[in-house]
Amino acid sequence: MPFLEVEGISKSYGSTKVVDNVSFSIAEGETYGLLGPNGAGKTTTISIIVGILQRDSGSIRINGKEHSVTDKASKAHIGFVPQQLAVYPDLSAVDNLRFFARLYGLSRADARRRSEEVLEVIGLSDRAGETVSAFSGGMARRLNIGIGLLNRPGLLILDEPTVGVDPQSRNAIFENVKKQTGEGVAVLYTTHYMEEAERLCDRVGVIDGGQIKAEGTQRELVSAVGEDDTIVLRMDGGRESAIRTLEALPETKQVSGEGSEITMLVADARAVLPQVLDSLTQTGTVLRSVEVREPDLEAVFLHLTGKALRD
Ligand SMILES: Nc1ncnc2c1ncn2[C@@H]1O[C@H](COP(=O)(O)OP(=O)(O)OP(=O)(O)O)[C@@H](O)[C@H]1O
Repeated sequence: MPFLEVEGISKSYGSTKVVDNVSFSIAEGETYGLLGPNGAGKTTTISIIVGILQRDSGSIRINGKEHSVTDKASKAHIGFVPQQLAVYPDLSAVDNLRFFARLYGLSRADARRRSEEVLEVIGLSDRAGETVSAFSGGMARRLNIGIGLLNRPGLLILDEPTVGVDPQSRNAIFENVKKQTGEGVAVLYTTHYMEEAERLCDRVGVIDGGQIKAEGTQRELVSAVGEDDTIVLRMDGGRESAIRTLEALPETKQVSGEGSEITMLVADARAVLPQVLDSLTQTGTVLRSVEVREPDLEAVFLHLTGKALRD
C-alpha cells in the first residue's frame, strides 16, 4: 500500500485550472519527483496536500486513511519544507528547532533531544548556537529541512529545496533526503532541475500546465517517448568494416562514421552493448573507447510538451 495516494485533485483560480486532475502515489522509502517548469502547478499541488490550499475536487489518502488537514494525527504524518525559508533569522539554529518542536507539541525535554538529533542529521551540530542570520543560504535551507524532520514524518515534502543553494549544501540536502528514504520515509520532491530528478528520484511525474503528462522511472519515461540511445565507439582503424558489422545487427537503427568514431542508434543500448562488443571483437576491431548516451529527462520533457524545461 502506498504511503501517499493523491487521486484526481484539481484547483482553479477563476476559469484557469492550475492543477488539473493530478494523481500519483508514493511508497514508503520512495522518492517521487514532480518535475516541471515555473508555473507548472507544483507548489499548488503541494499546498493542497499540506492543507494551505483547499482542492476543488479529488482525494488524498495517507497511510491508507482519508487525509484531513483538520485531523492532527493525519497532519502529523507530514513534514513540509516550503520553498521560502521559514526560520527565525535572529534565533540560533538550535533555538529555531526547539521552538518549532514545541509548536509540533513535543514536551520540553523531547524538543531538546529531537533538536540535537536533527542537528546531527542536517550536519549543523557544530554551528547549533550560531544566529541564523550569519548562516549561508545553503545552511539556512538545511535548517529549514531540519524543521520539516522534527516530528519524524512518514511523508517528507520538499518544494524546490535547492534553489539558490551552493553545491556543497546541495549535496548535503541530497544526502539528507537519501537518509530519510533509507529509514522508510516517503519523499515528495519538486524541482525544475532535470539533473536533480534524475539523481534523486525513484520515479518522476512530468508536470506542465497543471497536468501530469507522464510518470515513471527515467528509463520508463525515456522508452515511452521512443527516444533512441546512442552508442559512440572510438577505434584506431578499420572503421568501414566495423560499420558493416554493426549495420548487420538486427537491433541497429542507424550507423554513421566520422574520423575514428562510429555513432549508432539503438532502442536500448544496455541490452545490445554485449552483442555490439562481441561482434566487433570477432571481426578484429580494436576499440579505444565506448560511450553510451541515454536520452535524458530534458528530451522527455521536450517530447511531451514541445518546450524546454529550462526557464
Ligand atoms: N492565488 C493565485 N491566483 C491566481 N493564480 C495563481 C495563484 N497561485 C498560483 N497561481 C497560478 O497557478 C499556476 C501554478 O503555480 P504554482 O506556483 O503551483 O507553479 P509551480 O510549478 O510551483 O511554479 P513555481 O516553481 O514558480 O512556484 C501559475 O500559473 C500561477 O500563476
